[in-house]
Amino acid sequence: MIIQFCGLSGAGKTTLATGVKNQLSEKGVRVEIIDGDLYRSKLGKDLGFSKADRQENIRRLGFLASRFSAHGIVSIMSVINPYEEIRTELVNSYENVKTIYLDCSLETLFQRDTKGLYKRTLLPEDHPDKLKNLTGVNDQFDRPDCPDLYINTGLKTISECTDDIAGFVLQNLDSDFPLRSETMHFKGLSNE
Ligand SMILES: Nc1ncnc2c1ncn2[C@@H]1O[C@H](COP(=O)(O)OS(=O)(=O)O)[C@@H](OP(=O)(O)O)[C@H]1O
Ligand SMILES: Nc1ncnc2c1ncn2[C@@H]1O[C@H](COP(=O)(O)OP(=O)(O)O)[C@@H](O)[C@H]1O
Repeated sequence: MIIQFCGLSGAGKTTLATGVKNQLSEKGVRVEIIDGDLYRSKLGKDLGFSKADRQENIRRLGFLASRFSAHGIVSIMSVINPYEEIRTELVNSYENVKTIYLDCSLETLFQRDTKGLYKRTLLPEDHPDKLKNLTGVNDQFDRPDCPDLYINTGLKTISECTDDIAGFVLQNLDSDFPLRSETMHFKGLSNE
């Protein structure tokens, strides 16, 4: 299974991907988090934040996710993933791709601003640190029309969001999904 997150910077992608991975690992489900920040620094050093580069980034990470997924590893793409067109392309290219939209109001994101990116959009046009293409503020973000799961991280706690996503993954795993212990099978969890 491939979980493609989409959501603005600070919406909670890294936090929730990590929580979900921990929760699912306890149930024997193997998870790989394909985090935009990390994988860009390893596999996407040539890519910036133009539309073409963001599209290429998601295509590369989608392919990688499909390889993990083919080997029984739930791949969580923890990326902004701003374009409906590319999200749909992934859904049509690979098996069992689910889109999870992590929504959060800009007001809350400006308050969180853990990386200081949002305040840089408020600088004067000619300031050297001015950020002119932050997704959702002054760069394109297509809100998904009908995601498989919608979560508003400004209205729910981290724990509630983590439970919702982990529950969604478990519900959507194939009944013969391979668990880490060779003797365990997903069907075996159904009597919980
Ligand atoms: N202009 C601009 N817009 C958005 N994000 C920016 C930008 N510049 C740098 N960053 C940092 O890059 C991280 C997002 O990378 P992604 O690979 O997820 O982006 S994308 O899906 O290709 O659009 C993003 O990480 P998160 O904050 O975890 O979302 C930012 O730290
Ligand atoms: N419901 C929530 N879900 C996820 N993160 C939350 C939530 N509420 C508050 N936060 C906080 O918001 C921030 C999200 O940061 P991060 O996970 O790095 O986002 P992203 O990876 O989308 O940039 C963290 O400081 C986290 O503690």
